[in-house]
Amino acid sequence: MAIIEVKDLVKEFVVVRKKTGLAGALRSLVVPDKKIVRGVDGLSFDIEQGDIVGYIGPNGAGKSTTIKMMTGILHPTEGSIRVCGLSPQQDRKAVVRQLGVVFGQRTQLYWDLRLGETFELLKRIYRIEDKRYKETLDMLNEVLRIQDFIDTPVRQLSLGQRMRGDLAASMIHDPTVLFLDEPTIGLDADAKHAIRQFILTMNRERKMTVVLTTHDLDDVEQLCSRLLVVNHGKIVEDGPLDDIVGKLAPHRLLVIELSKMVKLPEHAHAKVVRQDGLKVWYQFAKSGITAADLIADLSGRLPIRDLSVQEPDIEDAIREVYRTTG
Ligand SMILES: Nc1ncnc2c1ncn2[C@@H]1O[C@H](COP(=O)(O)OP(=O)(O)OP(=O)(O)O)[C@@H](O)[C@H]1O
Repeated sequence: MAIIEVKDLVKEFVVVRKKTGLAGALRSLVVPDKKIVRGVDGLSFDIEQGDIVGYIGPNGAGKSTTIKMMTGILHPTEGSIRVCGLSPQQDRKAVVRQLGVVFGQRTQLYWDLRLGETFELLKRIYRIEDKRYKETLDMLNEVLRIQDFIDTPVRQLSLGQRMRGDLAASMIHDPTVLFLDEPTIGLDADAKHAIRQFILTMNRERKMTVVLTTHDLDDVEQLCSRLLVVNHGKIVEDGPLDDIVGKLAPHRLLVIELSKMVKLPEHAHAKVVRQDGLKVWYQFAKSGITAADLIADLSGRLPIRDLSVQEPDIEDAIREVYRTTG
C-alpha cells in the first residue's frame, strides 16, 4: 500500500474581484463579484514509503495548496487523500502524529524559547520516551550540528541555524512522512549542504518518506529519485528524475574552443547551434552519441584548444513545458 494516496483532488477558492474607483468599490461591497479559482485541479498520485519525491512547478501551480491538504490544514473541494491509510481531514490528530512539516518561509519554533526548551516541550507534547528522545537528539546533532546553538533563543538564531532547528523540531516525534516546503530557500551553500545531508540521512536511517517542494534544481538533482511536476493545478510530469530530464532536456552541448579558424565539419549526431569567433557549440542528443565518442570524432578533425560539456538546464526545460501547457 502506498503511504500517500491522492485521488482526483480538487481545491477551489472563492475570490472577490475588486472593481476600480470609488463607485466600483461601493458596488463590490453590496454585490461582490465572486470568482472561483481552481488552485488544484484533479490531481492523482501515489507515493511509496521511503521515496524522496520532488513536487515542483512554477509559482501558483498548486504545490502549497496540495501540501496543506495532505497535512490537513485545508479541506479538499473534491477528491480524496490518504496518508498512512488515514484521512488528514477526518483523522487529523492521528495523521499529525505521523507527519513532520517544515515551511522554509516561516518558523514553527517558539520565538522566545531556547531551541533545547522547544525540543523538550515537543517531547512532552508527543510523549516521547527518554531513550528514544536521546537517540533522536544524538542523531540530529550529528547531522545538523544543533549542539552549537541549542541554548540560544530562537529569535537570535541565523536563518541557517533556524532552519536546522526547524528540521530537528519536526523530527522529535519520529514522523513517518516529512513534508518540506522550500527548505533551502535563502540559505548559503554550507547550510544547504547540511540540510540535504540531513534529508538523505533521515531517509536512509529511518526510512522516512519525503515530499519536497523547491525551486532549487540542485535540491531536486541531489535528493529526489522521482519528480511530480505540477502546473495550473494539474500533474504534467510524473516519473524518475532521469527520465524526466531525458524527456524534457534530451540534448547536451559540447563547447569547443578552436586554436585557429577552420571550416567546421558536419557530424551525423551533432549540429552546430552557435559560433562566436573561435568558440563553437555542438548540440547532440544523449540517446544518439556519448560525449566521449563525439569528442573522439571531432578531435581528429578540429584543432581543439579547450572543450567542455554542458548538461541540460532542467529548469529551462520545465519552464518550456509550462509555457506549452499553460
Ligand atoms: N487562500 C487562497 N485564496 C484564493 N486563492 C488561493 C488561495 N491559496 C492559493 N490560491 C490560489 O491557488 C493557486 C495555487 O496556489 P499555491 O500557493 O498552491 O501555489 P504554489 O505552487 O505553492 O506557488 P509558489 O511556488 O509561489 O509557492 C494560485 O492561483 C493561488 O493564487
